[in-house]
Amino acid sequence: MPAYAVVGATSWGVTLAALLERAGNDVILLVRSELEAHAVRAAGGLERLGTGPVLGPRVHIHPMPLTANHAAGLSGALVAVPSHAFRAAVQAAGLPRSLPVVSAAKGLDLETSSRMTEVLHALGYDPDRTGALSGPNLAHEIIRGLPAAAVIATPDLELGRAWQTALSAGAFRVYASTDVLGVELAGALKNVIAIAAGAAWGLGFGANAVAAIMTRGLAEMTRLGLALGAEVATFNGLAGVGDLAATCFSPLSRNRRFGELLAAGRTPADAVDEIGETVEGAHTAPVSLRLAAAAGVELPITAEVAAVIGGERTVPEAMLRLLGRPLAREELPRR
Ligand SMILES: NC(=O)C1=CN([C@@H]2O[C@H](COP(=O)(O)OP(=O)(O)OC[C@H]3O[C@@H](n4cnc5c(N)ncnc54)[C@H](OP(=O)(O)O)[C@@H]3O)[C@@H](O)[C@H]2O)C=CC1
Ligand SMILES: O=C(CO)COP(=O)(O)O
Repeated sequence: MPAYAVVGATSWGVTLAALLERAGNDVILLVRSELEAHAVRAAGGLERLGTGPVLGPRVHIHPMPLTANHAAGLSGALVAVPSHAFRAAVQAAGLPRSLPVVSAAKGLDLETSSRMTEVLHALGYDPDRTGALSGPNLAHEIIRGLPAAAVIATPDLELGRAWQTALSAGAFRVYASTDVLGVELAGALKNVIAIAAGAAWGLGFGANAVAAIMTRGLAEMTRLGLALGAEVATFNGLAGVGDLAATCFSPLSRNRRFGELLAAGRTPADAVDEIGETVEGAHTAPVSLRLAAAAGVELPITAEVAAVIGGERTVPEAMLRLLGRPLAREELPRR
């Protein structure tokens, strides 16, 4: 039987471990401590997912690092911790450098502006064997068996096909791509646009306003992606428009909720505390602005989200600035 490792007993990590098991694999779920291992074993998953036990007997829960014994039989590993904890988690996990490793995180490194696969490369993992998983994938829906599709990007399509088989089970359907940069970037950038959409919902705006933010948000995500070498098709796919739609419309999205709380007048710190889980877009907004400045690309919505998070203006002020921008021709990036 194939065996895979999952790094991180997060909502997404536990969900991915359950999917791998449902698809017929053995799984090693690597957690931070013996205490955490005990809690995840006792709950059969995570209590905050609210499902009851979801992990079966083929998911083996162990504290990091991976033992040589376990490492020997692995076909690959998925890393499912938030981007701010990604580097430390990979270092602690002790995954063999030759192992195919896929990032399931949707964020950028705050210090270096790197994508998570670039963090993996910097840690010595083989660029030909690293990849990214993304798409409209709210863990709370997937863990309940609701249908969903994802995209896994690897430089080598053969490797991508192996990952597709490993993860696709029941109502979870995985597509393959070779645009690692685009899939990763789209997954990170859409969180910032979802914060803006949440702010619009929070101000009592309607679906028209949210659809406008999504469409212009997709245009700026694509503009940056193309400037950095991504493929336009990726932004029209599951990792782009697909995930943008799920995140901007679903009340389950933490990024959307963060935007709603900002619109209600909470400080960013209070909003994160109230949500109590990962809000990747709050870190990604300033990092994507840095990437955009270096690439000579304008990101008006992202800039306003970053300004609100930075305490430079309120949500209503930011919305007024967006509405007051010079009238322009509708430019949709293509190449
Ligand atoms: N949840 C979802 O629906 C989906 C999430 N993702 C992505 O997956 C990544 C993880 O998100 P998600 O699963 O929601 O995370 P959770 O919100 O479930 O977990 C976040 C918590 O993980 C903690 N953490 C840090 N390092 C580790 C670690 N090594 N193991 C376990 N927990 C750790 C952090 O705690 P501390 O305060 O200690 O740092 C943080 O509070 C993010 O990049 C997210 O964008 C992708 C698709 C779907
Ligand atoms: O990435 C996600 C859905 O695809 C999860 O979104 P949130 O992090 O906003 O909850």
